Amino acid sequence: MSPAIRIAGVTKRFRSLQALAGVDLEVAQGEFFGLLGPNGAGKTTLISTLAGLARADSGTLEVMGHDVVHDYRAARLALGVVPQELVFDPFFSVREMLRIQSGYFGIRNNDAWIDEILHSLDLTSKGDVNMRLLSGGMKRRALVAQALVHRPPVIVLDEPTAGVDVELRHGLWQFIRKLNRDGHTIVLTTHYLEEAESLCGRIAMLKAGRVVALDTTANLLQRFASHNLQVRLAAAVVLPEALAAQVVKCDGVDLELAFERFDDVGQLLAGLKSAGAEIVDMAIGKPDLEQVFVGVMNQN
Ligand SMILES: Nc1ncnc2c1ncn2[C@@H]1O[C@H](COP(=O)(O)OP(=O)(O)OP(=O)(O)O)[C@@H](O)[C@H]1O
Repeated sequence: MSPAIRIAGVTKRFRSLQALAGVDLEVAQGEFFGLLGPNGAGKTTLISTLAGLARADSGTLEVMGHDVVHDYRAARLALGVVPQELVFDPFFSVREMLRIQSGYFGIRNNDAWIDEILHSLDLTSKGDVNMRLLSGGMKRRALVAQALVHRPPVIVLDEPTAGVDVELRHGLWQFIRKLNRDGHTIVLTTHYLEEAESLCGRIAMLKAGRVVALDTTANLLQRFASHNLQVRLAAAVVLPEALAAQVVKCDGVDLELAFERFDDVGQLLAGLKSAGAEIVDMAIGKPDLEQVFVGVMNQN
């Protein structure tokens, strides 16, 4: 079985800026994959080369085994892209826009599927409304619908929840989870790391056009993140060296100390007490993807 996406040795330069500096990546069919990275890391550029909107300077990209340059039509048919920018033609209604998009892919009489997508995205009542009259979140959903008109096996979502309210975001994720359960491969870029953590089985982190981390979400959390004890002290104190080494964050009277096993918490508390610290508030933080992200980015 060919991978859903295969990217090998891809580079892309914009004048003096090396946007992609040799990216190798494979996403298996059926995965829910996260592509993370700070602003300007190259995520959108990579997606554009995959969708054939931009040409890589070197390297190869395939969607479902189809080369995006030599077998463009088949590769494009296998891919649905939800773009980051809310780009749409302001003259058409949602349904017209979806019919036109179907036509681009040579699909006629697509209304039954269009109705189904509109229903799933809670857009049925907006089908005949002009695109420019939709709210931002509705436009975003209409663009998700647009990416799905040709029933692509691989769906790439470039920051689909930017500017989307909480309720809508949850609805959107439910829908995308269902698509994944139904067998679609999902690639997601997002700056909401808790979103990536709960949705993605595997994650690649991109920095300055390179993949700097690639693993299952569980492994990344285990490798790079630790639990931490968060305490608020009545007053700042000087900690002994051994304890100070475990401090990962210090903001006046608010401290965060990393630990590996829950058994170690007793020792931390005893250490704080003997340093004369009076604890007024306390919580235990679980390892999260934000910690991993910051760790990976600082390491590279
Ligand atoms: N058409 C272009 N011309 C010149 N430079 C570009 C072009 N497109 C992207 N870049 C540059 O390439 C780099 C990668 O941009 P890209 O949009 O791929 O990053 P990103 O990871 O998607 O960032 P964000 O999280 O902000 O969306 C950036 O420095 C960007 O300014």
